[in-house]
Amino acid sequence: MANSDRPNADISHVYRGTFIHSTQQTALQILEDQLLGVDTHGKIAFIEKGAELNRLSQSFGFSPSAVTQLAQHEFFMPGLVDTHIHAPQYSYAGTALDMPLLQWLNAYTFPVESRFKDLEFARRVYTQVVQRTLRNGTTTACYFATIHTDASLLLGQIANDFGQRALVGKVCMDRNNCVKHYKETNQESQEETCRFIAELLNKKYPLVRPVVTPRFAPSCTGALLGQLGAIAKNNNLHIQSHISENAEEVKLVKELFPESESYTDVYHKYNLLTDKTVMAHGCYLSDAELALFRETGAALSHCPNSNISLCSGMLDVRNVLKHKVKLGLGTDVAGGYSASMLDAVRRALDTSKVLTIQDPDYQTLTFEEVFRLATLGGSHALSLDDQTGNFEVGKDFDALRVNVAAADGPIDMIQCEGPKVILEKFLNLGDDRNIAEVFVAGRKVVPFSPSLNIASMSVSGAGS
Ligand SMILES: O=c1[nH]c(=O)c2nc[nH]c2[nH]1
Ligand SMILES: [Zn+2]
Repeated sequence: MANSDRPNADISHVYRGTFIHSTQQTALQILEDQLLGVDTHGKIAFIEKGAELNRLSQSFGFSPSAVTQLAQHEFFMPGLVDTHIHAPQYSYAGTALDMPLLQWLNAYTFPVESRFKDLEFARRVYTQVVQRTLRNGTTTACYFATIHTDASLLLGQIANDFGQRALVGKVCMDRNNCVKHYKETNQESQEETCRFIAELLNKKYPLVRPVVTPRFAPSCTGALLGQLGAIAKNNNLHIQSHISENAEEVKLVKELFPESESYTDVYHKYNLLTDKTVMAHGCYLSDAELALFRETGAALSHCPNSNISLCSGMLDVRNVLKHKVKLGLGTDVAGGYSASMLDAVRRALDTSKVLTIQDPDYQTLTFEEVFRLATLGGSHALSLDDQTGNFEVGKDFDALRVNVAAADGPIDMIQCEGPKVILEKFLNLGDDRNIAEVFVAGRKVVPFSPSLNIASMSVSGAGS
């Protein structure tokens, strides 16, 4: 190796076995008998054929005997990226799925979210949601919190403590006619957003960032949307919100913002569509609106469990991809009842099949395409694809060590299968019992470190 190719960091771990990931060119790349080295900064230093062991060990200075060999039914895949999840709503996940969106928000969501003023309640729920999502392989999560700044900061702290990569948003809403005590004044929303951003950035958590979070157009005045657009721009921050989820909501936005050409135009007008924006849902976007997403670089988060559970609609993913709009998957807990991204993968495939039932010419998504949406697609949608999403040299090692044949797991391996079949079985049948280890930026975050003192964190709120 030439001097200029020499690594500039020491190797901390080397793994040998099957690696499965996506690239821009191919939805599924299966790399068998590979060596992947992780440096002391948690970055991928090399990924090369196993036959190169001697050369790699010499040039990177590690001992071949220190290589961790995966077992026959094991493989590594990139960590799952949840591009849209409401952390406080985890407290009622799996219930309250009997109403459409606007009624559901008033009956269940706003009353529950208003309880997050209570920091002990927030600590309990936020610890549980971070633990649950990590165990299910979510290495990156884009979270909505609530309007409460201190509880939102606590969510950032808990994600950092457990080692999850996270975008965290303090929710902004200065309009709420139904649950009157769950809203802010315009001034509070602006000031508290600025405090949230400043305090979270000041913590210097390596993997946790603030995201500007207008709840959705019906919860915000035009004045607030404009102020949030300016705050995001001045601080070069991510933005998240909801768009075109349900027909009644789209109609309401037309009434509230009569001067705008479309729902997308409302956000565009207030500078909320940027290449660091992710909008959940988009079931009813027109082609012209998708073109505006493409032009601005804004992304969509497809949340199929939520779309079905709240009877909202079905996203035509094929059309979104045709418009070259960045797209990831989201659980949208608790409109979506499952916090697992494996469920999001299955529901995305189901939804695509329903569209094919309705129109046999519709080109159903393949499991390979949905695998890409759940990993590289999500990282791209969150503009984090320079850091995570696949196993490219220089990216952080965010990975799941999957064992399809885990003892007492949900999958019976009847015969010896190749890696593509093993991946398909895991995506369709697997759960957290198959996820032996989870890594974020090279750090093993599952199983949880005993130093996290988890029992006391979730019961009485220790572990500041
Ligand atoms: O699925 C959703 N969950 C929410 O909490 C929400 N708020 C506005 N729009 C929303 N959609
Ligand atoms: Zn949502």
